[in-house]
Amino acid sequence: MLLKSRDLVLDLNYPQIMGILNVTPDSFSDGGTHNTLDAALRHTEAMIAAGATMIDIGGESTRPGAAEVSAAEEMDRVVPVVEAIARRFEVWISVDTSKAEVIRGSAEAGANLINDIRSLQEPGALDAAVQSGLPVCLMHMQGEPRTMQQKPVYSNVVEEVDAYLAEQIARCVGAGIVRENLLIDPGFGFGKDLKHNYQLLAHLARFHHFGLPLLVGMSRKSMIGQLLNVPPSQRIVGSVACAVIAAMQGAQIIRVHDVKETVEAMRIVEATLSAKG
Ligand SMILES: Nc1nc2[nH]c(SCC(=O)O)nc2c(=O)[nH]1
Repeated sequence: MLLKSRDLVLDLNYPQIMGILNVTPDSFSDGGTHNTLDAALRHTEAMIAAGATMIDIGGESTRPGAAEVSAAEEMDRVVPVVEAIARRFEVWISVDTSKAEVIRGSAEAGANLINDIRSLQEPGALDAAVQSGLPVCLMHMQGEPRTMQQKPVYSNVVEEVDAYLAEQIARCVGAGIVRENLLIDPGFGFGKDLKHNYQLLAHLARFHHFGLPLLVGMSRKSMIGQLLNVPPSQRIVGSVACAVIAAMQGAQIIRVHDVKETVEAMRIVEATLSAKG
């Protein structure tokens, strides 16, 4: 399976690592240390050197309780970074946004992928995505970041996430997005409790029936913290374990903070999967 965007091609027969670049002042894991352009470029360079083939730029923290960000503010944080990375590096630039203006501005600035945790539900977002012609990652979330973790309830989380993704795929194809340009993501931690997250991880291979690239993001999340009782900076081993479990089930893109460690683990996964014949 290959994914194309502009002049870049991603070989999804091997797990690809998407490095997280938070450009928010309150980002939970790196404490907003990358909120200057130079720092963002240095971090990007380091993640590429460590083996990341995609960089996910996020200008709005989605931590429960995080402050709302205006479109103008998110544009100011994200678009200059997209431009600077597009000019300097040959890497897939993913933008983690829900806002139509940021989708448009990022596409104009050279982004390769739209990564929207709200699956293009915000006003104008679907239209902006269609017009950009860029690949789009659709992700399941129950509720909104502000309230999603208060009381997540499902009769069957795997079935309900699957049905939601089917709905969103149909909605995007109906609006004119080429189906081959869609990626799907079960949305770990977005309106899920510990049990829900591990049910999704245990049954992850089930989502391959869509025939679309599967992107997962578990890096340093509370599904690890609640088991190990450690702060985000001490969740690398747990994050790598989650990445290995996902990649062994065929997840094609793994969104992580700790690129070097995860890339090394993917080498072990690749050796094992290719030995399956
Ligand atoms: N596609 C996708 N995008 C994301 N953006 C975030 S932000 C929260 C955090 O990194 O803890 N998580 C995800 C994820 O799981 N999937």
